[in-house]
Amino acid sequence: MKESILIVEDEFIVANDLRIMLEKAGYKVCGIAPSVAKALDLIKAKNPNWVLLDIFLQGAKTGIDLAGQLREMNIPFIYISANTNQAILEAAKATEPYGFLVKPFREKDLLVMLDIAQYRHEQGQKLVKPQEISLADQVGLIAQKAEQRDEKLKQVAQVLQSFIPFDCLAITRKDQSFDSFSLYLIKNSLNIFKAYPVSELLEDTGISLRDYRSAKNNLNESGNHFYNNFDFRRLKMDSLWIKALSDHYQYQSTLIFNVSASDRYTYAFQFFSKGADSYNQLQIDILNKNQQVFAAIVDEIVLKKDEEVKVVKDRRPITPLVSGEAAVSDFHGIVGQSPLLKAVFRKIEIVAPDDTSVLVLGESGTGKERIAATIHKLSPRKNKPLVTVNCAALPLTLIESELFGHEKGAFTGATEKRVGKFEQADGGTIFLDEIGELPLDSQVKLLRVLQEKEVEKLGGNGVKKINVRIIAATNRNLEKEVAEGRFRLDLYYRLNVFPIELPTLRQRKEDIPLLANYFLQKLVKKNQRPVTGFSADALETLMNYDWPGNVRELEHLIERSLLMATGELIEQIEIPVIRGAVAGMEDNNFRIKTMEEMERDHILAILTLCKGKVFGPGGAAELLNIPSTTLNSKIKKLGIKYEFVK
Ligand SMILES: Nc1ncnc2c1ncn2[C@@H]1O[C@H](COP(=O)(O)OP(=O)(O)OP(=O)(O)O)[C@@H](O)[C@H]1O
Repeated sequence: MKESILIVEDEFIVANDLRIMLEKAGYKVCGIAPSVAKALDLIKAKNPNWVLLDIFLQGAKTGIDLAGQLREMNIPFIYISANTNQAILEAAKATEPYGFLVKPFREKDLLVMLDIAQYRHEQGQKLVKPQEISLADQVGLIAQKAEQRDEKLKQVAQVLQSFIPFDCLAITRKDQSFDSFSLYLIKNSLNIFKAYPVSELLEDTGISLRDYRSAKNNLNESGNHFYNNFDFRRLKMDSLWIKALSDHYQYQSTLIFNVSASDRYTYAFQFFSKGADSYNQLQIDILNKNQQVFAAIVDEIVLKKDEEVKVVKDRRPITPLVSGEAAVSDFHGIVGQSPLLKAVFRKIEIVAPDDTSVLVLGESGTGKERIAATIHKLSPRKNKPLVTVNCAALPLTLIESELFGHEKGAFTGATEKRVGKFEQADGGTIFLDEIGELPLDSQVKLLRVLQEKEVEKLGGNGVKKINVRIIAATNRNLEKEVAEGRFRLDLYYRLNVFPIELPTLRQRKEDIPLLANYFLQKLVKKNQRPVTGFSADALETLMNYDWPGNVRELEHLIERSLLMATGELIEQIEIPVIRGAVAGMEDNNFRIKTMEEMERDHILAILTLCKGKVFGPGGAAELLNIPSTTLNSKIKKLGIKYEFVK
């Protein structure tokens, strides 16, 4: 007999179908509860091994409320819900479920999801949970940094993004005077937040001070509220300011959350999103549970004046290199000492010795491939191959033959037998880079390989057992991909057993001097150049830049700066400015473009700038900070032809 399962579901027909499917597969269903209260009674009486949990139930409490209690009782659970709205997914994800099944589902989906959940649960029991850096810790670390207030608030916005979706965050002190604090953190097309005082936005949107003040009175309503769809459109009719701002930046929903600070004022945190339906009551509940973190943002960052921030300006050049000096210290090839990166090192140490699947998440150029290599190096599989597959660069028609291999004559053009990547990696590790780019059809096949641990060659008759550890990486928001139907939820849960989230370089600017020196040492050795370090001005330039391309961009910039250096120190850093090419949020002739159009236009602009050069120094791939193979596949996918590049 398999384990016992409690079904928490208020629709009787769905619950009954579930019961039949589970019992047929050998599970014991120990009860059906339509509400949280009834579920708690049944848990006490029957002590289930698993709970299948719907989100919206009878009564005021939701499945997400019950999830918190299940975690405390250490009972694993899987959501079953009709909703894959991203906001709900994010609220549900915060409760760390073992899976998420979307209604309507097939019997097979349910059983696969239960298998995946069991695998995740077993792996989770084996691994000591790494100490996550909590939201409160992250805010605390940012508050302590010797940086300007606006810079810290930009970093706070970055951190809050994994907590609640938004494209703009306004922090406003609720009083009547215009001089009170109000700052807008607006995300641009490169996913980087910029801080704007209201005065600047008034100019951009053509709104008068008077209209802005009257709109602020709207904000003065008490309580926390969210406005989606029609409610948001009505809010816009009531407030010229909200209308002007939202029309300018295409915001379509908002959530207002109030916090009392130590100066006795209330501060409104107003989130805006380009999605029409981004906010819900669950998020307000979660925000309420984190009142103290938001109060700390105000007390420890907003209310600290910049004069109080001690910025030590040392005019001497930094750590000049002495020939033969030991290399910058690192963690198995990963350079950096910021608390956020140290948390990543801890996770690597925990997971490397095991066979657990790892999902490395982070923007392009943050070092995901390097992390994968380090995990392999520290694992018992280190003497076996590490095979890297860039899923974005695989030609659509050849994906399966590349991954699983083919027999001679399996299809037209298959003149030789091919050993697939999985077979090549047998005994070792396979690194599936840019997994978010894998087409849905191939996702199904990949899931089967992960479940069955065997591959079937195209044109072959028979399967081969394989023993491969999976590390996958993506710079996409996979939950969003799932919510929008581009990524399979079951595969997401199978891969997301042990996620490692890499911080962006702008979140850990304290690592910039170390990294800059590390790259300089490497290049000086290679090129035999007599350059010994950076001038203080050059270092300041590096520290003040936002690094949309992260560590890869820094590496390339140091390489270019070294080429241009004439003396002993790198005195000048030329930060790239691509005029007109960065998808024009500031552009007055702004029109709504799809993401694909934006991507196409941006790539075209860069290709034009590089005179059509894709590979190598000064090529488009370098400027865009993505591997040239990825750029090439995007060029093909977006139908960019050479003639378009003028
Ligand atoms: N912490 C680090 N220490 C030293 N080098 C690093 C570090 N992080 C990244 N790098 C270097 O920066 C470059 C980009 O890193 P990597 O290719 O691992 O990024 P990525 O996140 O996989 O990028 P993409 O998503 O575009 O594939 C590489 O040359 C890598 O060696």
